[in-house]
Amino acid sequence: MTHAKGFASRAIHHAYDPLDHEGALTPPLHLTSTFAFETAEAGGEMFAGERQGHIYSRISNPTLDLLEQRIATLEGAEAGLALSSGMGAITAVLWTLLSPGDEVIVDKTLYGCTFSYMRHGLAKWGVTITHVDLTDPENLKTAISDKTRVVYFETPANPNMRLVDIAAVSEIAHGASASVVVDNTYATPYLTRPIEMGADIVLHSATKYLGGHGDVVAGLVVGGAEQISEIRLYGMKDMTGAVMAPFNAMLILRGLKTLALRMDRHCASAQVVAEWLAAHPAVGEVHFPGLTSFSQHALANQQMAQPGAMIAFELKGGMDAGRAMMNRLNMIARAVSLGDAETLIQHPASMTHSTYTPEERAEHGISDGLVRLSVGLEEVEDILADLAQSLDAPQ
Ligand SMILES: C/C=C(/N=C/c1c(COP(=O)(O)O)cnc(C)c1O)C(=O)O
Repeated sequence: MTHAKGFASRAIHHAYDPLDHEGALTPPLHLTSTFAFETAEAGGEMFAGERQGHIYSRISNPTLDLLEQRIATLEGAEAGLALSSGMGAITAVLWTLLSPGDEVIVDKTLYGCTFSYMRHGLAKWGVTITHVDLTDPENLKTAISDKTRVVYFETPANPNMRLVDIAAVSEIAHGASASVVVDNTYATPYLTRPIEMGADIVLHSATKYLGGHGDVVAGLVVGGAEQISEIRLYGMKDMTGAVMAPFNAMLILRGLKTLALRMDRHCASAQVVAEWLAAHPAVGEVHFPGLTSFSQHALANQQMAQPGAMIAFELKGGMDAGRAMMNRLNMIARAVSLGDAETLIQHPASMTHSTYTPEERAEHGISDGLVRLSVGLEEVEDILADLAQSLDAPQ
């Protein structure tokens, strides 16, 4: 549909014409695990890669195919791949790109299970994990070597909101023939498109904003067509088996239709909440890209269309005060994950980032008192009212 040019229009229409499917406006759900071959020879040609077509749903599926084309266009990439979870996406990519003896340079601060996979998974198989503070690209210049195959980071990073200059890091990485892999879960392609800034591979926990309704665990990868095919046939099909179910693809396709609408609402509310928290006497530092007090505010303005809807903050009373505040909330849910319609709050040190030792958390800028807030789609007045009563209650 050539008229679908804008981000929201492509999220709704790209790569699907109802008239090709008996007028069905909503794309069909292909709940099939396997596909019949016209002839035995045709089946053999498909296995040999000499003929296009679906063989088995652990390799490809028409419902997933549409989702992969949609996320690729939204990220400005050639191709996409749907997987069963964000960790499925991360592991399929890195098992494909890395071999024993290689080095991956990762930023300081990664989602807890990503950190654990790197340090206790890949490292066991002879890959060197080198943490570098990528907030200063000069550090990468010093650290990168001819053994560096991949430079990996999240921007903003979960949970402390660190940003990485995608263009600057990509230029340095490519100068050393390393690939740049960006986890774009926090920003989404609506706010940041890392491929357009030089990254090679972008991946998502689609569980979060892309699904947007807290009802599916899923992962997505985008990049060059050849590289995505290799990740599909090696990293996903064989090394992980981390396949997305067609029903989940349908849920993510539905989520994408309102991604633009939801991110506008999430971001508008988060700006109000962040400014409110920053002005509250019980609250210490607030980490939010949209605050002028945020150390990387200039980079946020340069790299993000809007500041996103994740906020990390400290209470002046430390972890105990943070836990007490969380326990007094009524509407805001004490729950991990993020990007849902519901506002969610959690304590990284004891929850999503408990995979780090206390020393590792200190080294990676995850304080014991840090609280993470995913600002949802409720009226912002209700979000503020819940926070106010939890913070203003007698300590
Ligand atoms: C409970 C899960 C949380 N996060 C997950 C996550 C994943 C992994 O994504 P799956 O959970 O495997 O879809 C990958 N990349 C990022 C930046 C993430 O935040 C959480 O933080 O609350």
